[in-house]
Amino acid sequence: MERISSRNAGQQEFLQAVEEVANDVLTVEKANSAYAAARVLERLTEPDRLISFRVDWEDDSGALQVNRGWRVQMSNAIGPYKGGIRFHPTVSPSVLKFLAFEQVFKNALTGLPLGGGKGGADFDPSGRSDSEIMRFCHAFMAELAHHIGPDRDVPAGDINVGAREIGFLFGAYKRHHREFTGALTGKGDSFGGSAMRVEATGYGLIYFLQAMLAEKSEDVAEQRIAISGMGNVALHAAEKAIAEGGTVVSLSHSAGTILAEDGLNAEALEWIRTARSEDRDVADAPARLGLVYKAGEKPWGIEASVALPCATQNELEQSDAKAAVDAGLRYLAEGANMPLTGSAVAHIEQAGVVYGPGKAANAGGVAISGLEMSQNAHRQFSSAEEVDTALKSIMREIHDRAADEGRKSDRFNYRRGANIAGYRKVAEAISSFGIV
Ligand SMILES: NC(=O)C1=CN([C@@H]2O[C@H](COP(=O)(O)OP(=O)(O)OC[C@H]3O[C@@H](n4cnc5c(N)ncnc54)[C@H](O)[C@@H]3O)[C@@H](O)[C@H]2O)C=CC1
Ligand SMILES: O=C(O)CCC(=O)C(=O)O
Repeated sequence: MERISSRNAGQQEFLQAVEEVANDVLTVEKANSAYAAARVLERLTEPDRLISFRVDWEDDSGALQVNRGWRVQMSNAIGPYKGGIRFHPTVSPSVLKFLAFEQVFKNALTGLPLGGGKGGADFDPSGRSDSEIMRFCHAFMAELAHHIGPDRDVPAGDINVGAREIGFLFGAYKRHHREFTGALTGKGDSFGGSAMRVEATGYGLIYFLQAMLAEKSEDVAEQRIAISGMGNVALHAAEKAIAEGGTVVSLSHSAGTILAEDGLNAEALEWIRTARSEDRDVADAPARLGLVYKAGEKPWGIEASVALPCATQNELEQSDAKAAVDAGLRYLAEGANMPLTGSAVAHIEQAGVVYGPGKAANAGGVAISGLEMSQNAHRQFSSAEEVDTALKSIMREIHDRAADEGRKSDRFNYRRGANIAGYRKVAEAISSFGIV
């Protein structure tokens, strides 16, 4: 870690992600002479390549704007680089390297042939018109298109990159390469997208939660569930949890939390979804729907047995973990990537909360992206029912892989199990290649 820290000085998010994995897998690496000789973990902390580029675009007033774009191609040991694109002012090499590093293990856990990568730009889309978003996406892809392709690197969406942005990005990719290939996932269903990709991360999170609960003979319908975030993952997790009879008591955004003491119903969820899609303020969430908006607050103090952080990295700190445990928390599954700080993870684990780490619990999205790649390669389309059945079975398999490996420790835990199961698959491949 000392060597890795000095080589990546100041990259706090990346070092946090590496340390969390290293604590669990180093003993496995040391115990296997082939993995140790191949120095697998150390090599996985050095991206195959980090591509950085300038994005010039014109805003609606005709002024030139300049942003930075990146793609981190972390490892293609078991398949093409795969992972989303994020547009947010906080995007940096550290954030993208942590996300790409996590993605390597997550993608291996799905059982599909997917390597790991992540990309994005420090572009802030809030308040930008559709035309500005289109011009930015086209300018971003003018550079990225040189580096991606269906067998090379297949990006998808992430924070602030949804169906609209993927459409713009795919249009630019297709024009650049003069061919129609599935070099992006999360596409619209009229141009090669998979059914259920939009829902997959949130629904998959609830399927993973169901598997965690089943281990203790419990059910979603008995749970009060606090969710953070109000985007793709959070809204679909809420929708599926409600459909399974759970009581969803919150959603949030960076400015505050919507509380629903008696549980969100379908009408309240629809109100929130519509307000978000129309860019309306959710602070005036109507009391007639049982909603109360708390400016500046996070959802973790409300009485809940399950927490599903679905917003962003390090959103749940040690003080939040303490508040959640004091309010009755017994299960936590991560919809977002690394939403807990290291000390928050330590607190909930010490308190005996069953903890489902993101690289297992939120892998449903990338898994269905993997199925979208297969559908594109075969020029086929699977129905929503077929994809949902596949998603359920993949989430069950991910759960079982993490649980089986986690049971080998003195104290059962999914975090260790997920890290080791993902690592083993990638290590096996890397140690077969020789020094390349
Ligand atoms: N979209 C996908 O398929 C997948 C997404 N993820 C992760 O899930 C998380 C959410 O992603 P999406 O829902 O796709 O993005 P999104 O852009 O649809 O939604 C992000 C949500 O997080 C909220 N948010 C952002 N920063 C926040 C902060 N500092 N505090 C509180 N709320 C904040 C935003 O208000 C928004 O509601 C991210 O960590 C992403 O990496 C993980 C796996 C797949
Ligand atoms: O579907 C994909 O490739 C993106 C998934 C992703 O970015 C993630 O799992 O965090």
